[in-house]
Amino acid sequence: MITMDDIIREGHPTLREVAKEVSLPLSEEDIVLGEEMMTFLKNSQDPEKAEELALRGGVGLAAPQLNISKRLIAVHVPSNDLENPEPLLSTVMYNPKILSHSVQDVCLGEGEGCLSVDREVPGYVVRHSKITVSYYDAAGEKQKKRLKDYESIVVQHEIDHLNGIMFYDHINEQNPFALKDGVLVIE
Ligand SMILES: O=CN(O)C[C@@H](CC1CCCC1)C(=O)N1NCCC[C@H]1C(=O)Nc1ccccn1
Ligand code: NI
Repeated sequence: MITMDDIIREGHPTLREVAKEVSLPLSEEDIVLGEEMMTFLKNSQDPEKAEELALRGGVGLAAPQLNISKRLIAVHVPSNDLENPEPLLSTVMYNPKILSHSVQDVCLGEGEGCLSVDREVPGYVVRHSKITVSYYDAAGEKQKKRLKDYESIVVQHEIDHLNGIMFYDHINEQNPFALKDGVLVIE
C-alpha cells in the first residue's frame, strides 16, 4: 500500500526526468500500480485512513512521484456538491496526452501545492482552462476527455510531472501574483 514514505520529494532527480511511455498491452504490474495509486488518493481523502496512515490529502498522483519514471497518473477529484457525492473525475490515465487546449487560461486563487514539495510556494500557476486529453484506461481502451477548470488544472499538474515540470516552474519570479489580461482566477 502506498504511503507518504513512498513519495519522493523535490531534489530527487526522478522528478526532473521525462517519463517513459507505458507499453501496451498493459502489463499486470502497470495495472496494479495504477490501482495502488488510486487507492492512495482515496485513502488520503478519507479522514480516518488519512489520519491512521498519516497521509496528506491528494487529488492526483503521478508515477514519477513514486520514483517510477513511467507515463501514468491517477486523479480522484471529489465532488464539491453534498447532494451528489459522485467524484467529478476519478480515473487512472496511461500515456495521457493533451490533444488541444483553450486559448483561455486559468489559475487557482490559492495557488498550488505538491505532495513532493514540503513547503509553501505562493503564486499563481497559470494553466489552460480547457483541455482535450487522450489516454489509455486500465482496460487498455483509448479514451478522450474534454476537461475544464479544476479537473483540467489537476490533470495538467499531473502531466507536468511526467515531463519533469514542477508547479512552481510556472510561477512568475518577479511577481508571483502577476496576471496577464484575461486569465481567470478560480477559487
Ligand atoms: O502531483 C500531485 N500532487 O502533488 C498532489 C496535489 C495535486 C493538486 C495540486 C494542485 C492541482 C492538483 C494535491 O492534491 N495537493 N497538493 C499539496 C497539498 C494539497 C493537495 C490537494 O490539493 N488536496 C486536495 C484538494 C482538494 C480536495 C482534496 N484534497
Ligand atoms: Ni504534484
